[in-house]
Amino acid sequence: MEVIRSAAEMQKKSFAFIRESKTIGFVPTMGFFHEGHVALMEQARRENDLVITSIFVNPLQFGPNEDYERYPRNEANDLALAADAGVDLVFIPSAAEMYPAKMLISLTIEERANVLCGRTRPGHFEGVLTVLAKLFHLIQPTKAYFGMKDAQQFSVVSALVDNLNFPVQLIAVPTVRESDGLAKSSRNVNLDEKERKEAVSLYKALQHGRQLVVDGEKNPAIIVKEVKEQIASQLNGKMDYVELWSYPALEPVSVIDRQVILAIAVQFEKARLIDNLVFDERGCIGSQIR
Ligand SMILES: Nc1ncnc2c1ncn2[C@@H]1O[C@H](COP(=O)(O)OP(=O)(O)OP(=O)(O)O)[C@@H](O)[C@H]1O
Ligand SMILES: CC(C)(CO)[C@@H](O)C(=O)[O-]
Ligand code: BAL
Repeated sequence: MEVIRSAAEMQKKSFAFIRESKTIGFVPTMGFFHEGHVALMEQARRENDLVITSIFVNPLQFGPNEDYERYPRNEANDLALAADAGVDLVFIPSAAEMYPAKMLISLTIEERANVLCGRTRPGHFEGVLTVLAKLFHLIQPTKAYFGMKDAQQFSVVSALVDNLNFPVQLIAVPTVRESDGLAKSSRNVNLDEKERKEAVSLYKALQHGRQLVVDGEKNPAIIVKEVKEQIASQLNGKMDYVELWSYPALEPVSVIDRQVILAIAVQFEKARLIDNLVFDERGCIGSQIR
């Protein structure tokens, strides 16, 4: 497995792969790998000639009071896990390599980023879009793999690819969970023992919300209220949001008559966790993501 740290070298390599008619599966990440990342890499391995993953904790997508400095990092372990998953090349640029001293260009998005994490993390999705536009240019992927744990990110990146005609196919991979249901996340290491026990209530509350729909409830306000009550009764972490929107457009719904996302964010002492379920008007888990 090769490691490249220079952007120019990465792009040269990608163009060489394209000239050889190789298909490239790309898994963009911020590192500190767990089974969620590995699931993306393994799917990319099955579906492409070459698999490239990037490790880059992108400063542009962190707000001034967020956890950029505290974000967990472990390059040696990441390289071992990537090699095991069959990755061919890992791109690990520095911030200086990715961004010139003065960035004159950035990307913005009108809709889809004004709700959920976009509302509580102003500038976050602009940072995600800008770094992905750069990474797509450097890596020239045939397919790019994203986890549904970050479902809003998938919706926003879909708009990027559609609106700006990036020649890449986006693949959504289901959320990988711990045995008790907690979504795997690099930030889980920043939970203390008590918080880790409480954190399972995010998924339990989402399941409760979905069950209400299965049982015939179609009023989003009632579902959100019940989910909020369940979360409040089970954890001390600060509830950031519980919201329900259409998916993938992320528009308001007055009655659940189409595919929706029920999503939760909770701020613990040192970690902000998110989770979601995407399901249709009968409560069936989403299969048609784009
Ligand atoms: N549990 C998971 N199941 C499937 N995909 C996941 C999971 N966790 C992360 N991913 C995906 O892996 C890719 C890289 O994510 P990232 O490196 O930010 O990891 P992360 O665990 O989401 O970290 P954090 O939530 O702490 O920011 C993203 O597409 C993300 O959606
Ligand atoms: C897609 C991404 C690698 C962009 O920095 C990041 O937002 C992530 O890890 O989900
Ligand atoms: N996977 C989400 C990236 C972030 O929280 O910045």
